[in-house]
Amino acid sequence: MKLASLDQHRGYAQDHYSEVKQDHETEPMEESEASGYQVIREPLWNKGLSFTPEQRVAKNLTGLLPHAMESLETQCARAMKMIQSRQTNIDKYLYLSTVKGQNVDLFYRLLMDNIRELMPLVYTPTIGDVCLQYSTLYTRPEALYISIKQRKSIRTMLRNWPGPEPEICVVTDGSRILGLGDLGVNGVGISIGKLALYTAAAGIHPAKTLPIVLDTGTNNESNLRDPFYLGLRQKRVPVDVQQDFMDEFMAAVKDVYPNMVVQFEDFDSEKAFNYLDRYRHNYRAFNDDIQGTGAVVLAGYINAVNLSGVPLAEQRLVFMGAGSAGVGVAKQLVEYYTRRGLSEKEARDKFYLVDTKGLVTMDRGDRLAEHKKYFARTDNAGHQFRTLEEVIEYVKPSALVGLAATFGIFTESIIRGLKASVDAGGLGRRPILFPLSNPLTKAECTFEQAVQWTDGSVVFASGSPFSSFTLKIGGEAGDITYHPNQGNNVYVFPGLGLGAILAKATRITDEMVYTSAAALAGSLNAEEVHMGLIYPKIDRVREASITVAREVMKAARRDGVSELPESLWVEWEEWGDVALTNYIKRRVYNPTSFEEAKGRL
Ligand SMILES: NC(=O)C1=CN([C@@H]2O[C@H](COP(=O)(O)OP(=O)(O)OC[C@H]3O[C@@H](n4cnc5c(N)ncnc54)[C@H](O)[C@@H]3O)[C@@H](O)[C@H]2O)C=CC1
Ligand SMILES: CC(=O)C(=O)O
Ligand SMILES: [Mg+2]
Repeated sequence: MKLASLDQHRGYAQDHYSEVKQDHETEPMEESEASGYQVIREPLWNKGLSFTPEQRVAKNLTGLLPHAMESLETQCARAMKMIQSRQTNIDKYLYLSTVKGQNVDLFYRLLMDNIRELMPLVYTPTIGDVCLQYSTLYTRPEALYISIKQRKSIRTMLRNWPGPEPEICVVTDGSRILGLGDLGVNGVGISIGKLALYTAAAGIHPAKTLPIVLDTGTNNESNLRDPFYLGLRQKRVPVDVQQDFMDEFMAAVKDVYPNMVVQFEDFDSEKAFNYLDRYRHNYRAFNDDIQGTGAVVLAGYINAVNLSGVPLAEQRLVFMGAGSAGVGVAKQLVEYYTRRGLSEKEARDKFYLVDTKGLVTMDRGDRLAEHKKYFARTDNAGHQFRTLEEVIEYVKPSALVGLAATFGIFTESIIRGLKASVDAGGLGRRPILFPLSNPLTKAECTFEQAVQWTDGSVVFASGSPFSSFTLKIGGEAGDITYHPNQGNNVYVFPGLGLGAILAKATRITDEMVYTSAAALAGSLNAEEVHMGLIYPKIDRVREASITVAREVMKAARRDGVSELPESLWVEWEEWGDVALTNYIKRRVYNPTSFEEAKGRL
């Protein structure tokens, strides 16, 4: 088909969406009724080569599968071999996506058992490349795609989602995907990736997760020119129009899936703050970039301060980037300081936020976005600090946080300036350096640079994963290997969501978010402490998520938003954390083939 006619065809499809009404009287088929290829072709039912001989007979699968019966472990080993044979990360992603589309248990066993190697494929950094090319890579739908042209049919579309009632959705409008800007409907990859981690890192059942993209157009010219672009081919609608659409969407969610937790993801900063304020009091909703990131960075900061040798009271923090993540993180840290006895003003004064125009001050002369005003400095005596170098020189910070989505912005002179200001405070002090922007192409500096330019003294966390770095010293001193941390909200949102779901929380309160940070900070094991880490190793993310979920549940109870029966809380208060942890563990998804569970394979 020529591209022009392909375009015409697209337009035709879009215009026929308005006011679609469908009836949902036909019940979907139950797994127990399915037979033959129906079973194999449904990824949630397919057990691949793990079907036992008895199951193969009972489900009319004989002859439809090779003779071999294999454990999930063997099937994972085969899949890993295939992944490792692929040359590019996108190809590896596509292979994994095929596995997910055929055998959900296999996909999640694979991801859970190889999280260090595979998380960077289903999540940042590779998911960034996938989103950039989503419309070209597209082979099958994996989400709900709700365009503003379909606003009258939102309830119908939500009901069209197959399977049981979802417990959690991740919704984006694609307007700020990672640090890659407005990707329009292509940003759906981030909703899909985050939900894969809800399952792998917290055990929420994959059938109960719902990725959503709200398509309100895009201002990304290359998307609009791309003949394969899958979204609405129009500029983004004005903010007030999207606001109405969002109100309709949230109301529809409440009608159709009243118990579902809603995670707002990667909305541009103005919408991110607005929607959080607007919906958090009446919906089970939170914003991952503001609150999830706030909590994860607070957790890392608590542990980093201990390693840094600079007392909490003496810390001064410079943030490069004053968007949803920068302001969200700074506010979470302010809460930490106030809980530690500082007044709100004393706490706020520790933070210096920098954006494209320099240090954010009240008298800078530009119209400050609403979310920046809280941190706008007034102590600059009329002087404006336009560059990060000037700010470092002025503030002499102990910590530098990057949430500016700009690669390499932490230059050698910036990092050496940070180190010098920390060194001036006394021997053995260590600078805290968090280049948190995603994906790797947006990281403010690399781990190797951070180590080299601080002579190894840095306490480091980055948004996307870096490898360990070995400094070749030679001679008797030997080589030194440094281990980075990944400061990514993946350590928080799965446990926060799981805790909210299991507590049946009617809202996600500040106390629940704060508690998730405290729980994560306290979840390091002895080996991680010994290695000087500030987050658990990524291989232990699921264990950490269970701890976070447990503490979030308790926080929901403290705040009076848990709808769980009182008798359960009484029982847990009597039996303690072990009983609550066991309750959580019994409820999480953990794919094992039937025969493995029975110990026959
Ligand atoms: N590690 C993690 O878990 C998370 C990382 N992020 C990352 O943080 C970054 C920012 O996200 P948001 O705050 O939501 O974006 P945003 O677009 O709301 O904010 C970006 C901020 O950076 C500033 N900025 C941009 N270029 C700059 C430059 N050259 N110099 C100084 N300031 C500059 C902008 O003025 C703005 O204040 C993204 O790369 C995102 O991937 C976001 C959430 C979680
Ligand atoms: C990790 C994440 O949420 C972001 O980069 O936007
Ligand atoms: Mg995000």
